[in-house]
Amino acid sequence: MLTFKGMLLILSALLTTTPFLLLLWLFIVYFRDEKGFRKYPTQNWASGLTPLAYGWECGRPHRDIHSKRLHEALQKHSVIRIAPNWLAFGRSQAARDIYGYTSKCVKAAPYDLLSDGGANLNNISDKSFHSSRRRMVASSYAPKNIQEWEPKVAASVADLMAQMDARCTGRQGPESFDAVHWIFLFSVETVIKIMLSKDVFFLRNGTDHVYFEDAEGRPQAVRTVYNSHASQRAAVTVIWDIPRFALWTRLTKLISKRYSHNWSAGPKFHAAMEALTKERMERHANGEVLNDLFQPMMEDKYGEASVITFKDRIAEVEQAVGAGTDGPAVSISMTLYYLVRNPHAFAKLRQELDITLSPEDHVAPWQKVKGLPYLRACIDEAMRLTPPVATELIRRTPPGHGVMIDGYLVPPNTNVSIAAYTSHRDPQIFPEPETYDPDRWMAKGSDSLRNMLGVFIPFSAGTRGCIGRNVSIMMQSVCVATLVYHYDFALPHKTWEMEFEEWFNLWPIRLPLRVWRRDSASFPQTSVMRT
Ligand code: HEM
Repeated sequence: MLTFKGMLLILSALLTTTPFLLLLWLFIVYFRDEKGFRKYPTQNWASGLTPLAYGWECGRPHRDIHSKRLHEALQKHSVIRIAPNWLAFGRSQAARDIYGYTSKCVKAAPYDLLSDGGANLNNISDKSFHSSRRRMVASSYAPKNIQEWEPKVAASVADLMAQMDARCTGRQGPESFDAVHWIFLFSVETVIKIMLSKDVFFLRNGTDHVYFEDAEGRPQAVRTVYNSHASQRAAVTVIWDIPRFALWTRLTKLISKRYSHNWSAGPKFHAAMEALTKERMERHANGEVLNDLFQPMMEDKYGEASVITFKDRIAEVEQAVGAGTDGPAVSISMTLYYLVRNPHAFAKLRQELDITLSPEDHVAPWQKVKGLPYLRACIDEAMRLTPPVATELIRRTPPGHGVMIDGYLVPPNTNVSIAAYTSHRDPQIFPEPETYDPDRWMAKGSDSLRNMLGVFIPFSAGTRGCIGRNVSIMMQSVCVATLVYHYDFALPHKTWEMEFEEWFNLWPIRLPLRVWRRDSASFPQTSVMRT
């Protein structure tokens, strides 16, 4: 019969030997080196032992974002092992090989973990399931539909302008307009309108609260962007260690108040998205015919009910309102930032807009601005330098045979990636890569432009490229054109630098600006005469 003392002895022996045995096991795997990866330099001393080494790099406090740090390391080595079974590439050719249409690579296991809460376009890794879901919704994202969403975008741009007008201080006043805060509200409110035909009035209220009743009928107020971001902060450090993800979640919740707070944000965001999804479905059931991105998830164009679960519908809404909001918000904020820092580019864009718009265009019409080359160049150049999804998007080589990536034969079932941050800084393709130079995009039809487009991956690429790209370009173009046409801006001081936070996505922290309405005498004479 085992005594209490005996049990304590066994327990303490287990507690002391388990970490040792685990470490021993990791070292055995490391030295057995089945795939021959020990020849590659590692990101840090633990990268060859555990995928948590990459999570650590994503989560540890540092003056520079993790994509920049890895990019700098990749200047010295063209491949770096960032986890036991994960190679990060440093030359832009890898972008075509990993993400291009002909690539055999598929989304890797962390996506499957995410799909546990509901399968959406982004987290489905199975090819045929993904194709059928993409077919279900593709038509609503198609370029021909973009015009349909314009009034929703224009209404939000007008509300953004109202908030800017209320904060106009002139050249000498204080920086009273935090563009990051307001542009995030613009982006999330617009995406919710386009996705669900619902106006959440974030811009008018000045906050990202969604109000709804929970299952017990209690009123709830949940912050959308805040909770979506907090849940990213928790997950990105531990999601890479798939078999022990649940264990790390529990442990981090237990030992850290910050983690515990961030883990609780995911369910809050989910509850808000569930409430919005339910409300949208009820409106459909009550016979309202709504034109939005959600409609194909209710019925197809022949009126046949769509085959998709409630859980998956919520997951699709979460993808659009979470990640789909960050992209346009970051891109618009960064375009504005680079333009204000580069008066020459600002003036050149203003000139292009002056030829196209007139002062009575309170909000720039999409029809007028969609073909403007310099506007698009300014936006693309901002996404090149600061891609909203800057990081390593993890893919897996197929089972059975290896794949050539940038001249390296990579064994089957290996995780591979190249960050947009790195691909967009290849000096062979983008001379002076750290310079904001929209003109580099203006050489239409040239080989250099073709080469740039081949490795320009802010929206990823191939069959898993962003489906919201067209919607987003419209939001970005209309918003940037309107702001640059009607307002002038100044940074706190000439050398003011943007600071960032990066987890899965990359977010500028704040952009405090002085804002004032453009002097009416500065509008071109012909436009003024038209008013
Ligand atoms: C500047 C704006 C945007 C950027 C930079 C961006 C970026 C991306 C990237 C990099 C991916 C691939 C993610 C991965 O492989 O893990 C992606 C996928 C996706 N994005 Fe976007 N996105 C933007 C706007 C939007 C918007 C506005 C929506 C929806 C309203 C959206 C919906 C989606 C969806 C559903 C996917 C998954 C596509 C698939 O796998 O079939 N995105 N996006």
